[in-house]
Amino acid sequence: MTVHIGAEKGQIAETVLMPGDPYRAKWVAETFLDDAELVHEVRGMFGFTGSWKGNRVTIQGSGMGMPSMSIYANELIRDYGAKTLIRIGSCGGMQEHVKVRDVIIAMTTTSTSTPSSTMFRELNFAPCADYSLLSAAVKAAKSVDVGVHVGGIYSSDTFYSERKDLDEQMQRHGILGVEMEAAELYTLANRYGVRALGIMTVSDHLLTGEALPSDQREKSFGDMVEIALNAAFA
Ligand SMILES: O=P(O)(O)O[C@H]1O[C@H](CO)[C@@H](O)[C@H]1O
Ligand SMILES: O=c1cc[nH]c(=O)[nH]1
Repeated sequence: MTVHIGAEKGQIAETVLMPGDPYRAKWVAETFLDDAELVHEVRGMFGFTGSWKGNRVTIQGSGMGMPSMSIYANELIRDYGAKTLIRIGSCGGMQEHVKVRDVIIAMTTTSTSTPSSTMFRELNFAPCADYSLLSAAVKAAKSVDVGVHVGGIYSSDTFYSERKDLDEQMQRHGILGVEMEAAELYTLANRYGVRALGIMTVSDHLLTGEALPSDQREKSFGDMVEIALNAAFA
């Protein structure tokens, strides 16, 4: 057990899917896993372990924002021995060709800061996805009937941004979508030599103002889950 994860060591699988929303974790576990078991619920940030096509997998909520993601990813990697961590999130679309409900597979992620920024000081570290997971996800996405985009995303510290100028710079530079956790997940995976990838469904759009309601963000993003599970065990 750790401070934030109440499971015993053997109850967490080496492969972990991480939605921000703990209720998306519950939906994914109940919808996609066989024999899903709630292995802890410290702070209501559910962790479920079960199997998918005979492969053991844990679904662990990360909470919102990089400080929260950092706590769960650190404990999963350093205390539970997680080797493959895939964020299954929602994000805001930032390009015209990226539509609501499309899926974004994040190759790299840009940020103004992560919990590791103070350590890097003047270094602009470039957090990048694990290539084996990235290429497996791109391949898996071909069997799913959804628009898929592969490229850079923006991991922001704010949901309600006061810096529209930054959003514009991201858009000018081809950034596909904005979310709030992947940069820290990639940075920790890069540091500890494990595999990480972020797969996000577009839940709203910065250019059009469209937005899906919370129940759909919780319970309807199955395409990205299919892609994530197939990539994890490719
Ligand atoms: O839907 P999740 O996975 O939480 O991801 C996105 O949604 C939250 C904001 O609503 C942030 O955590 C952001 O990254
Ligand atoms: O972090 C997020 C998630 C969804 N939509 C946004 O605009 N930002």
